[in-house]
Amino acid sequence: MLQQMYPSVTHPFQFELNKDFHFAAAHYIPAEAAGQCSQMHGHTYFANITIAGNELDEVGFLVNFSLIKKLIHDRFDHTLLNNDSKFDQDDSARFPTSEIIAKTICNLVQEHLDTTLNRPVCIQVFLRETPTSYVIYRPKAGESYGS
Ligand SMILES: Nc1nc2c(c(=O)[nH]1)N=C([C@H](O)[C@H](O)COP(=O)(O)OP(=O)(O)OP(=O)(O)O)CN2
Ligand SMILES: [Zn+2]
Repeated sequence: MLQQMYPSVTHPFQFELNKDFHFAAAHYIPAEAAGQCSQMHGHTYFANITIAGNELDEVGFLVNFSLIKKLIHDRFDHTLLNNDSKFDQDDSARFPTSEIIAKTICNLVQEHLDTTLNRPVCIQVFLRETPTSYVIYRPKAGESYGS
């Protein structure tokens, strides 16, 4: 399980790390236009997080693999995503769609990375919602790392 190749992202960094994990969560898209997805339903989301940087920390890590999983898994696993403060029923820019969940994951990871001394960056989040549907989120270069 969890072994597949992902679209790669071009970047200027010497080190790149990837972490795969999954989490089970329910959601609904609070808009009629979303059709069946406006009804509450669940997925086993599969995520691949890509982090890059030039500097390692005091133990030779870009960042601990397990910490990346913990940050996201502990927050979202076995939850109703609509209840999380990162999402909002009344603002379509914050509905828990695959696109917005991927962006949210990237932002949460980056918030943590910004607290570290070696300051790596999250450059890609691959998020699979169903066996046939996935999204990729990449922050604009200028947003988290040099353009
Ligand atoms: N651009 C997006 N489109 C859809 C999203 C989304 O987040 N972004 N979400 C949904 C639903 O939540 C649904 O869970 C996934 O839909 P879909 O891929 O259509 O699911 P199926 O398993 O039914 O796909 P099939 O390939 O037809 O079996 C919908 N759209
Ligand atoms: Zn769904």
